[in-house]
Amino acid sequence: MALAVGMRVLTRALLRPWARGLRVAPGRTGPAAGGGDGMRCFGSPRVLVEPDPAAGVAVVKMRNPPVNSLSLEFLTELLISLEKLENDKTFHGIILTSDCPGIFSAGLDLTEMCGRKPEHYVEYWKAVQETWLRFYLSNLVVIAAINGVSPAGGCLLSLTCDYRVLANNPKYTIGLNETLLGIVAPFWFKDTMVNTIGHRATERALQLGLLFPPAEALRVGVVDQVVPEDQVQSTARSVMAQWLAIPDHARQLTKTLMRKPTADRLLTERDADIQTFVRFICRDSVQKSLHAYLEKLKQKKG
Ligand SMILES: CC/C=C\C/C=C\CCC/C=C/CC(=O)SCCNC(=O)CCNC(=O)[C@H](O)C(C)(C)COP(=O)(O)OP(=O)(O)OC[C@H]1O[C@@H](n2cnc3c(N)ncnc32)[C@H](O)[C@@H]1OP(=O)(O)O
Repeated sequence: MALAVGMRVLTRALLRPWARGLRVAPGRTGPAAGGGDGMRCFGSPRVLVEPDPAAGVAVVKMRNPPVNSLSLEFLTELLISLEKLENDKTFHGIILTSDCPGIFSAGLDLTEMCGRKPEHYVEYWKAVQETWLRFYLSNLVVIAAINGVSPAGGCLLSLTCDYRVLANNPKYTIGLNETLLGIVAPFWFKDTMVNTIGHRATERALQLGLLFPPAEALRVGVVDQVVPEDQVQSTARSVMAQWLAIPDHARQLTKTLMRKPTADRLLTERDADIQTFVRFICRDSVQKSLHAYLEKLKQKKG
């Protein structure tokens, strides 16, 4: 039932004008294309997929410049790429990384949550929920190669992965900083963080909107490994090999066992969660905070 709802959201998204023609955008043969067996890079305008069929792995590169903000279009393209890889028996694992220098993802796209109509907020929030559910419950091994800053929704996306490797650069902070924007991380953001670093550490991190630099992120457990910047991709590959050495069915069932109760909570409260989001985001005070935050970002330059 829940899956059917998810499929409807995805199908509706695919029917949108901007989503047409996204299914395959054939490109150059990937550098990681498994010894020239002819499998090409594919993807969409904002998501580049570099397949390595010999290894059973695809590198999914987010490229929604300037900051990989998670807009509706971008989320839809990510979902399409994920679905395509999941439906292709060649692939057992994905490395999720960024093609935007210094930025993994700036999180949810603030312009999707500012000055829009309630119907838009409904559509956007459904896509955010769907992305979280799909990545969190993916049967594939998903490893985040975090090569840039990763606030809020960017951090959440990495928390859906099975393992996080972060580049050791003090600028590459990671965390759920929603309170700094005057907004609140929904319960499933919070649950995902609690499952990763525990209740007390989450309570502190979320209330204070902490963005952890690499050493702190490792200490608290937001990431699993911190490595020199030029070793992020190779480390993600070695870790992937380790995870893929485990019998797939046993690993997948264990993942489901661990994650299903958290996902079920959102699945059973999905509509209520949308209503909560829309009510919250439509408040004058919240809109003012978001506008002010966006303005601050823009003024930073000038
Ligand atoms: C009871 C309540 C229950 C429920 C509540 C329900 C829901 C509410 C919760 C919703 C959850 C939200 C989670 C989020 O993800 S919110 C987004 C949080 N993101 C951030 O705080 C990051 C903001 N960005 C930055 O800090 C910097 O941009 C960054 C460090 C990423 C990069 O810095 P850099 O100097 O390289 O670039 P900038 O010049 O700052 O930015 C370039 C342009 O990009 C625009 N920008 C940046 N971030 C975003 C974004 N998240 N969305 C949209 N646009 C973004 C920025 O404004 C610049 O634009 P221009 O000036 O070039 O037009």
